[in-house]
Parts: sequence; C-alpha cells; structure tokens
Amino acid sequence: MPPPPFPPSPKPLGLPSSYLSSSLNHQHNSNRTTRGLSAEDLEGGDVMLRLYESIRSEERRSGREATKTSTRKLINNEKNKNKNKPKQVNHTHNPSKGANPISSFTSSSKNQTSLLTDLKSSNIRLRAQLSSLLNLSALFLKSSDKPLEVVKGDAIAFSSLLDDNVIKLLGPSASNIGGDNNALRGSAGTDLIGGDDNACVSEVINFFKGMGLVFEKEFGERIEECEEEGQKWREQFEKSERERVMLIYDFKKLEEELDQVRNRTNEEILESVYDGKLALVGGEDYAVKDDAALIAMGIQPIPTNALATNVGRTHVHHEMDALRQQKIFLQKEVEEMRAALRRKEAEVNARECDMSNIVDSLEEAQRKLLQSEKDKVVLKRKLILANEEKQKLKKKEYSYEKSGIEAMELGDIAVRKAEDILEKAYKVKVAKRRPLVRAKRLAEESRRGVGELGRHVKLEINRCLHDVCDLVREGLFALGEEVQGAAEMRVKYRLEAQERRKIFNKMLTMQGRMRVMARIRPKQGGELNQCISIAPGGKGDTIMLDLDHNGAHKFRFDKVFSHLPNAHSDTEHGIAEQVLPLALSAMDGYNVCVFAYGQTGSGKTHTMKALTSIICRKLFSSREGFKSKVSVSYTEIYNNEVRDLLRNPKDDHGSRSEWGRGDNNIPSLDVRNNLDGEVEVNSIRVQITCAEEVEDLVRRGTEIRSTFSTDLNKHSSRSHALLTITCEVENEWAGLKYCGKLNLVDLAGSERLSRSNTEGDRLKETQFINTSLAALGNVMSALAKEQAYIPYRDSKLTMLLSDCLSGNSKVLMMTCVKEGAEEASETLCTLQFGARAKRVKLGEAKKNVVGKVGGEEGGEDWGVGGGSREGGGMRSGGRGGGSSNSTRSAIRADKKKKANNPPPPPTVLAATSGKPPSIRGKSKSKEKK
Ligand SMILES: Nc1ncnc2c1ncn2[C@@H]1O[C@H](COP(=O)(O)OP(=O)(O)OP(=O)(O)O)[C@@H](O)[C@H]1O
Repeated sequence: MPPPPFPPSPKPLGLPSSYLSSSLNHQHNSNRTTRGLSAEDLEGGDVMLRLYESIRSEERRSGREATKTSTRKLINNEKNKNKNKPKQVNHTHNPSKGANPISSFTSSSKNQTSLLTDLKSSNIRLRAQLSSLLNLSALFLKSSDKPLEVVKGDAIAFSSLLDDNVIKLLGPSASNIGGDNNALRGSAGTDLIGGDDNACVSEVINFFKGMGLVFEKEFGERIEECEEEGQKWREQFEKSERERVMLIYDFKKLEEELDQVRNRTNEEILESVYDGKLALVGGEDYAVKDDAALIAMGIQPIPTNALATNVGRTHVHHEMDALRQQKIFLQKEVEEMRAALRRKEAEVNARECDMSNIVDSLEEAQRKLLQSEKDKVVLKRKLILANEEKQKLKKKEYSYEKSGIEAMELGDIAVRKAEDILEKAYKVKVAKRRPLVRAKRLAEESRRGVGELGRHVKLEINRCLHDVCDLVREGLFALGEEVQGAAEMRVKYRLEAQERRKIFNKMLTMQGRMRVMARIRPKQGGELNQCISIAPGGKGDTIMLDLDHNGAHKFRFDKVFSHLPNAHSDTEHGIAEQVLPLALSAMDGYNVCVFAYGQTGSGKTHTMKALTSIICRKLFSSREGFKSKVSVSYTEIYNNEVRDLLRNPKDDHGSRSEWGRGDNNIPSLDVRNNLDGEVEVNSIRVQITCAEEVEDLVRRGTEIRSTFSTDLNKHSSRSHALLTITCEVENEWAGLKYCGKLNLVDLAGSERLSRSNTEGDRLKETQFINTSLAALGNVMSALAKEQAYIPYRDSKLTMLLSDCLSGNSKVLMMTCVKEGAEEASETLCTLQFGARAKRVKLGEAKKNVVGKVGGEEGGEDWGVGGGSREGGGMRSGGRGGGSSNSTRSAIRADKKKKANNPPPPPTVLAATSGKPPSIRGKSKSKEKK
C-alpha cells in the first residue's frame, strides 16, 4: 500500500540553519539574481578564475602533463590555504579586497575569445559530468558519520556551493552562453573535447573534492550548531513513527528534486546554479554581516539562534498541525475504513444471503432438473407411444380416407338418388296436393266432429264412472262380506282340516297294523309264464299266486301296484300318492318307516329311489309356512356291519382309493342301546334345506353303497340301506314343536344260493343278507304273535329297525315281487313275509312333541292337511319308541327345562281343546305293554 499522501511540509525537514538562512536570504535577495552580479557576489568566482588562469598559463607553459601536475599542486596549495585560513575564505567578506574579476575579464577581448572557446569545450564536459559529480559528492558526504539531516543539509548546501562555484567558474561566460547553448552543443562535440576529457574530468573531480573538504571544514561549526537543533528535533521526531515516514517522504522529495535538478536543461541548471550562488552568498552575508550592515542592505537581521528557535518552533507547530491534520485525516480514513468495512460486511451478508438463495435456487433447479429428466423419460415413452398411435392413426386415417372417398362416392350416388327421389316426391306432392287439401278439410271437419264426440264421450264416461263407482262400492261391500265370510270359512276350514287330520291319523292309528303294500315288477324280455294275478273285486288288493295250477295262494295287502289287471297304477306317482300321507306324517312329529322287501332284482331299489325323491320333494314343499329343520343320515348294513354312507372316503386314511364298494376295510359304526334302551348309531347327520340336497346325498351315498353284479341282478345291492330324514317342525298354529323321523329302508334282496350262483365274498354277502332278513322275519313273526320276547338283537338290521317296529311308529312295507313262473317260489316266500308283516300289530302312533313354540310345550293333536297329506290311514298300536338321538336328547332337554321352569298356561288351541299338552311317551307305551 502506498504511503498516504501527506500534506507537503511548508519547509523541507531536517535542513540545517545555514540552508534555512541562505534560503531566506535567497528569498530575501531574489531580486538581486535578476540584475547583474555585484563585486561581492563574484568573490568566490574570482578565486576560481584565478585558479583557472593559473591552470591555463601552466598548460600553455608546460603542456598538458605539466598542467595536470600544476593543477594538483594548486589544488593542494589551495587546500592547505583553506586549512590554514578557512574562516577567512568563507566567513570573511571584504568587498574592497582585490579588483572585480568580471570587469577585468571583459576588458580583455582576446582572452575572452580564447577563454570562451575553452569554456565551450569545458562547459560541455562539465555538463556531461555534472550529474556524476554530484552523485559522487553525495556519496562522499553520505559516507561520513554525520547525521542524516546534517548530511542532507550539507549535501544541499554543498550542491549549492558546487553550483555556485561552477557558476563562478562559468560565470563570466554565462550571459554569453545563454541562447547559444545548443549552438555550443552542436559545435563542440567529442572532437573538441578530444583526449583531454578524462584529464579534465579528473582534474575537476579533484578540484571539487578539494573544495568539498574545504567547505566541510568551513561549515563544521555551523554543522555542530545545527546538530544540536537537529538533535532536539530528532528526539521529537523519533517519538513518532509517522514523523520518520515524513522524513523519508521528505528525503524522497529531496531526491526527486535532486533528480529534477539532474534532469534540468542547461538553462535551468545555469539558472538554478546562479540562484543557488546568490542564495549562498546571501546566506553567507547574513552569517557574516552585523545587524547594522544588514539593515543597511535593507535586510531585517534575525539572530541565528532566535531564528532557529522560532523557525524550529514554527516548524514544530507546523509539524504538530500536520500531525493533527494527519490524525484527523487518519481518523477520517479510519471512519471511512470502518464505514467501508461495515458496507463490506453488509455486502458480504447480502452476498451470503444471495449465495444461500442461489444455493436454494440451485437445489430447486437441480430437483426440477431431475424431475424434468424423469418427465423427459416419461414424455419420451409417451412420445414413442404417441408415434406408434400416430402411425396407427395414420393407417386408420388412410383407411378412413379410402373408405371416406368410397363413402363420398356412395354419398354422391345417394345424393343423386335422393335428388331423384325428391324430384319424384315433389312431383308426387304436387300431384297429391289437391287430395291433400281435400283431406285436410275433411280432417278439420272430422276434428270438429271428434271434439263434439269427445265431449259426448266424456259425459258418458263420467256417467259410467259414477255408475262404476257405485258398483265398486257395492262390490267392495259385498267383497268385504265375502272376505269376512272367507275368514270365517278359513277358520272353519282349519278346524275342519284339523278335525279331518285328527280323524285320518286316528284312522291310521286304529288300523293298528303295519301297512303292507305290494308291487309286482313286470318281466322284461323273455317268455312270460304268468302265475300271478290280481283278484278282481271291490278292494282288488289281493294277489293270487298260482304255483302249480292246483289252486292259487291268496295274499291280501293294503295296496297292490302292478301293470296287471285289477291292480293299482304301477306308476311312481301312483305309488307315491298312497305312500305320501303316511310318510309326510313325519312332519307332524310321527316316526315313520317305509321299507322295501323282496327277492333280488324285484325292484326294491328302483321303488325306494323313486319314492325317496317324491317324498323329499313333497316334504320340503309341504313344510312351507312352518319353521322346520331337516337333517339326513344315510347308513348301510353290510355283512352285519353298519357303515356310514355320508362319510368322506378321504377320511378313511387312504384305505380306499375311490368311492369303493364292498371294501372290508371301511370302518363300521357302533350300534348300541343307551340307558333308556334306545338304539344309537354314531352316524353323520347333515343339515339340509332342499330336496335336491337330499337327492344329492343319496346319489353320493348310493355310489359307495355295496353293490355288485350277480346272476340275478346286474346292480344287486349287497347291503341294507337306511336313509333317515329327521324333521324338527315348529307348528305355530298349534304352538308346538314336533320332531318326526322318516326312515326309508332299501333292504337287500333275498336270494337262493342255488340260483344266484354266488361264491366268495358274494356268497358271504348273500349269507349275511339272508340271515339278517330271516332275523327280520323272526321279529315280524314274534310281533305278529305278540310274543313277549322280540329278537331284535339277532342282527344289526333288526336292531336298527327295532324303534320303528316296536314303538309307536307308522310302518309301511313295500313287498316287491317279480312276475313269472320261474320266480314263483321266491315270490311265494316274499308274499308270505308280507302277509306275516301285515299281521304285526304296532302300538298307537304318537307325535313326538318336543316343546312349545316360544319355549312352551304341549298341545293337542292337530293337522294342517295339505293336498299331499290327504287320504290313506294307518292303524297304530303298540308301544312308542323309534325316536332319533336328537329327538331323544331334545326331549330330555325339554324335560329338564320343564323341571326347572313350571309350564306356562297352554296356548289358545290347547286350552279350547281342553286337553293337556301331550308328549310322546315311551314309558306310557311300555306301561301299556
Ligand atoms: N317296476 C319296474 N318296472 C320296470 N323295471 C323295473 C321295475 N322294478 C325294477 N326294475 C328294473 O329291474 C332291475 C332290478 O331292479 P332293482 O335293482 O331295483 O332290484 P332289487 O330288488 O333292488 O335287487 P337287489 O335286491 O339285488 O338289489 C333294475 O334294472 C330295474 O331298473
């Protein structure tokens, strides 16, 4: 950083008092420099001239070498003189001493001419070497141990002195040289200087060196005085670092001035030298003259010390002022710097804010850039898709264009055709306009007529409406009466139906026996040697079997279904019509058992399958209006083992790879009597909601039922199948809950071993079948004979049917026989079995009332007979029983509930009947027995 531009000092610092004095004198006597030189002024120059003349005379006398020697001698002599009389030379001034050298110089024109020539050459040399001389002199002075200020002052003084002496040396010719400077420079070249240059220069140097020594001594005392002053100042100046800088600054200034002097032109140099001489002379005058002389000269004398003191004080004041100004300046600078610093800080903060904003915006921009990159990728994809779409569209467009052109062509054709049509239409229109006008007129007339007609019609309609309203009113009134009558009729009907149902059930109960029907399967193919016939007559339910034409065996059954004359219709619906009233009584809470018995291939399975389907459909359709739950179990008795036909074969631990038939590894179910002596089988029971589900279960169960092909039947059933449908019904009308059970049993066919030709497993199966059927026959015989012991436990079949056969169930046996003489013996056995069964007296059938609707139980017998429940009756008798597990458990639960909660008052119907609610009582039957 460059030093601050200090304000220039009013005076150069560190100058000795001599310089200041001379300077003041120079200022004071500046007017004198412009006028000619006085004799006193040229005293120094006189000395130089004398020296010069001596040198020139010596040169002329003894040549150049001698000149040099003499010059040295002269210089030495002069030195010695100066040593001996320094103050006389420098400090004494006597104007009267000697003549004026300029006047004497001027007087001699010859000498002037030659001198001028010499001066010209010397002048050139001197000027060329002047700056180097000054430098040498400065170096010389600097090499001494004097203080810097003194040296500087001495240097200036010395330079002035040198200048002065040079002027003195050149003085006489200065005015003449004047404007001829250039001319002189041009005319005087190196040739003019010639080989004397070096010698001359060295002489001059020596001369000036000598002069320097002289002046050094001459100014010694003054220098000492000045040193004291300078010492004071230096002490002050040393206190401040700033002052030293100023000194350096001033010194540099001086150096610059010196350089300026060095670079001056001839005229300037001469002028300054001349001025310097005057100043020097003035200073010397001041130094040597007394106050009176100075006053005489018009100069106000100032004592040297006072001057120095005042000047020093003034200088110090100036310095102080300068320092203060500098301080103020610096303070201002500092304030400015601080302000600038604050501005910079604010700027930096602003920049930081800007930077953070820029960083944020940069991040935002980067994020946007990333997003834009992603968007770019997406857009590229879209662009690709769009291009593809565009291609497709172009293709489409092309096709559309094509079709468009075609359409346009077609359109043109159509337009032409349309125009033709329009033209024709116009013609037609024109042609038909007249009739149209006529038609319009007619239409107008007819509209008027229609209006009148409409009014008439409205009036008529209103009239009719009134009549209709009256009629409707009357009709409604009549309808209300009819509705009321219908309600009454309905009540009557229900009462009647109830009564009829009661009578029907009573009739069935009164029959008391097992209902036995027979079905004769027609022979298919082959020659028929008929031995069966149906006895004609009122009842027509007697089968006559003529074995050997010796007289027919007659067997009377409740119904005989056959294609033979005098028999009931053998259609499935014809049979079902007879069976359904009994079967559907399960919905009324009765236990019902329908089973088919007969020889193999006689159509048992065929019949039971049809009956099952019809009964189930009817069962579910007739239970509408009742809250009911229906569940199904399906089991078979194969080789005297009970198996579940509703089980999943996959649950058999892989023992069967398919819905296998007759697999001996199928687990059998336990059949046992509980504590109440009731039969229990742990079979699967499936809740169902429609007849189709039952059919589906039967189909699936039949698939795994044990059936095999025999000589007598291609699909012979090798097991007895028991389908048990349990119905739990809430009869809201009666306010009772019933639980009935319908057992549909398809027995395996009896067969003679001689005819079936079975062996192995089939033989074993046949034996088990025949054994079980024989056990059933024994039970029937025992029941028919009303024996005390009924051998139910002889087989699983009789065990399972014991509830049906021994209790209060309704039982129907379908005896199936085949026509044909070859079947006669088996038919006879079958019919005999049926006849035996028909003699069996069962106990009175009882409803299984398990509770009341809403938790109550009891109620009298009732019957809401649907169409399907009509007809048929069955005599019931014997002891009750045959309820399912769930039925029994439900009854047990009801008993417990009754024990805990006393029964509420009976329902309205029960109350009106006056009978206490009856619950199926096995104990009662047992007691009866
Ligand atoms: N009433 C009938 N009308 C026409 N075909 C019948 C009739 N009854 C049975 N069939 C046919 O006779 C064949 C044997 O009938 P089904 O299998 O029902 O006899 P089954 O008594 O069950 O014999 P098994 O005791 O060996 O099982 C079957 O093909 C069946 O279609």
